[in-house]
Amino acid sequence: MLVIRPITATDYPALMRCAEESGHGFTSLPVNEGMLRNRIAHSEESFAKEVTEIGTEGYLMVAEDTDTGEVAGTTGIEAAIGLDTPFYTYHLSTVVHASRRLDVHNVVKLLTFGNNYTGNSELCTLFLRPEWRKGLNGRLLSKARFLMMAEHTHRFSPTVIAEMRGVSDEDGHSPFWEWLKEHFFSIDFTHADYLTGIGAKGFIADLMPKLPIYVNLLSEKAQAVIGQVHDNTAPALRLLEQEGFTCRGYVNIFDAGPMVECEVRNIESVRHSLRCRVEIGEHSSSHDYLISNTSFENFRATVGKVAVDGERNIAIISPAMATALQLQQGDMVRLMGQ
Ligand SMILES: CC(C)(COP(=O)(O)OP(=O)(O)OC[C@H]1O[C@@H](n2cnc3c(N)ncnc32)[C@H](O)[C@@H]1OP(=O)(O)O)[C@@H](O)C(=O)NCCC(=O)NCCSC(=O)CCC(=O)O
Repeated sequence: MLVIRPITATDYPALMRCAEESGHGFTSLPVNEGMLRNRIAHSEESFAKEVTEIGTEGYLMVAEDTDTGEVAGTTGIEAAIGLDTPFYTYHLSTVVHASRRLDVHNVVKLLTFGNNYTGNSELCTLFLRPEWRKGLNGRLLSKARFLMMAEHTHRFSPTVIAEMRGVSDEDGHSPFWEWLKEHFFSIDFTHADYLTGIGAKGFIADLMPKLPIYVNLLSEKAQAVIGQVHDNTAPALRLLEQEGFTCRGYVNIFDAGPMVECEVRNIESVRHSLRCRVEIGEHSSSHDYLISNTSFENFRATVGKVAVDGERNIAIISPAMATALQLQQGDMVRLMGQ
């Protein structure tokens, strides 16, 4: 059974493996021991912390195969972005340059630099190792976070965003970055992405074009990838779109990948999740549910067969699932039909 749980220090080798496998452009998993160890330690502190005001907490989780102990992937949430280091975006907007006298009407797009997502929560670091990309595993990894947010609302901002990986090739060349690099920087995309991942973002403020950019002045290749995702990230975007996330014109400043957002209360899995009391026993239900316990520090989530009696608010789960989710008879769970 694949179970989502908070990351611990002993997961460092597995996290490094995910970082190595995730490849170029996966900013939040740089191949850097110090950075990954810090991220684990920060997550452990965040899970243990009593929160009265949302701050810089970062919650990182892993999916563990309970049969083998193998880590299949990672999934995370930042409680509030842009508080310690600025969180930059470009916003794609429309302006019209028109002259009735000359009968000219040009609709042009503009990219405007800003920090509009400051303070929002962010979904991040969604990575499932390729051999695990089957069945409901990807869904579990992405959506378990919504059960957590539904249950522990005070730890998250009312709006949550996700920064989707944009287009880059196997060698890490991003058409959008190539244009920026030519005109404003002289370092490679992979290096810039790495510096961002390790928090060394000062160069952005120093070098990034801050005045609005007319999109029609960019190279055609750069224009073509604005708001587009990397092929490997299409499933991640699809999972969020199913939950009601949309792009409102914000894109990543390096690879122009789309940012998507949703109010937490409007996320499908938040709106439709049920809270039930647990009965442990055998059952013959063939319905799959995404299900979590209601603990924060010892958060556990999985996907599997559950028998739900909606009228009595009872969820019957197998003893194996109860063990995996650290549940006793009579405990509460949160669950969502799949
Ligand atoms: C994202 C995951 C974890 C998803 O796992 P799986 O690939 O097993 O997912 P899946 O269940 O097969 O697919 C999920 C949904 O996407 C659909 N789908 C599959 N391939 C698609 C494609 N090419 N275009 C559009 N939709 C596609 C499936 O039909 C399914 O929708 P139906 O249910 O309708 O059938 C994985 O692909 C992965 O690790 N990708 C590489 C890492 C990555 O790029 N991560 C995102 C980085 S961006 C980030 O981390 C922020 C976002 C976030 O944290 O959520």
